[in-house]
Amino acid sequence: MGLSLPDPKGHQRDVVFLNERGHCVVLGTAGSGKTTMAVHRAHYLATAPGIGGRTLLVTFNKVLVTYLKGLSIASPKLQIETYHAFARGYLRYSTKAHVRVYEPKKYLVERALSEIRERYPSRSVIHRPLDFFLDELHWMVGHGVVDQQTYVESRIRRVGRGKPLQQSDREVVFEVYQRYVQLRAEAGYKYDYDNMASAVLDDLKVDSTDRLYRHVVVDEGQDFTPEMIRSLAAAIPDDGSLTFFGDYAQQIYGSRMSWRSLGLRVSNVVEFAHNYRNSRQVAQLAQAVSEMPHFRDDVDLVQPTGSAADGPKPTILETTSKEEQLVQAVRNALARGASHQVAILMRTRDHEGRLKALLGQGRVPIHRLHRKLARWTDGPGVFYGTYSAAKGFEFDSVILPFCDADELPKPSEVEAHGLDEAKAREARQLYVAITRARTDLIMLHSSKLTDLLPNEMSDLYVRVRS
Ligand SMILES: Nc1ncnc2c1ncn2[C@@H]1O[C@H](COP(=O)(O)OP(=O)(O)OP(=O)(O)O)[C@@H](O)[C@H]1O
Repeated sequence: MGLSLPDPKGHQRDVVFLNERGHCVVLGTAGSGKTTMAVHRAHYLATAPGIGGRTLLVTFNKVLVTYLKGLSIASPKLQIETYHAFARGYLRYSTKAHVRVYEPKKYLVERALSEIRERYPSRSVIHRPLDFFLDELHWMVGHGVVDQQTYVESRIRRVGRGKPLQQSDREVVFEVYQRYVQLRAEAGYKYDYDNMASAVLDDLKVDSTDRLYRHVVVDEGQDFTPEMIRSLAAAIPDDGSLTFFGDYAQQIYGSRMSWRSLGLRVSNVVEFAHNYRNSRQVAQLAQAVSEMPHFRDDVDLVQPTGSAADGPKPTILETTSKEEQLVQAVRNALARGASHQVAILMRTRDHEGRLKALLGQGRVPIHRLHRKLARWTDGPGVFYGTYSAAKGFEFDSVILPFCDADELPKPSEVEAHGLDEAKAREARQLYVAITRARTDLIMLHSSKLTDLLPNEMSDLYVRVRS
């Protein structure tokens, strides 16, 4: 095919050269080649004689777009972009107007919340943290559930979140939503990043002009809301195709959902079960993390069947303080970074500044993983950033500081969603981080180890003290 990527094998071939019409869902475990095959598939759909048509390869992660654009897959018929770039572009076309997106949503939700709090000071739900409301609004809008009756009567089932919200609580949440929408309109904005998808969908439903794309390929599909996928499905003509690649074990944005709620007309679901990336030891630890009781729910997880070659067991390194964790992480990273790709990944951005200072300006190339990264490099070096910024990537070595119980699950998630739900969400974050490692994985802590990792008796890692 002429792409500098591994050739498809087994089920991968079925997907890449699959029917060029209709909807297809591909679920794959971490490292099973979803991104690689998404690229192959998009390239095939854009260039194959007879069926080739304009194709959109869309993903959630901006850094991943930078990486994909750096692959030698250029074709005039292939467009690679984030969902929001697509949505903005389409809305500009459909409304013939400049599209302004309201970014600091949380400030207006906070304002709406404080006003509604004054109205219902005795209702306990209104005193839940801002993150809870942001998440609830993201779910509502992302599912297209924005009419009061459907939301309040809870007509759409929600995955996760142990105990459902009571109807009377939903009424209050809905008022916060309504007030937020009002405040946003008063500020002069029609869109935020959550409601753009529904706006695209609404416009496409009445748009009888020729579709720009004939084929859409979605990578990291588990992070797209149902409304985003529905709008992409509406963006292709009847004889076009939509191919969805996802892994629900890696769903890290917002609450969990299943591809079944996406409204696709899917005749076959393909599963990729072979892990081509992680060593057997890394894959075994990731698998154990995904089998812990808090991880389980009823979204579709693919059981991995095999993994890459053997490697060392993951290491858990205990240090004397959090500061020392960073020092050790940097020391290990710099030692390997001259000849390998090493990533230091953290749950939050809080420590990035400190890490940068410690990494210094030596001979080892240092790259911060973030949405404005201009160019992807395949060379050795140290990469650092959040778990979510590293989504879709892989490194020879991965170092995870702050695997302490008071850092993971993130305390603000526990406050917003309760311990059980926070553990379910945060375990997915950790799963993503662990599965970025090809062979070496070091996790650090200086107080009690996080409960999101299997206990010591599991024999899945070695413990070292500094
Ligand atoms: N058929 C194949 N033969 C050899 N290597 C492969 C094959 N398919 C994928 N790989 C390799 O496996 C690794 C993981 O692939 P890729 O990143 O596409 O997986 P993924 O399913 O998108 O992973 P994740 O969801 O964890 O980000 C890459 O190094 C890729 O080159």
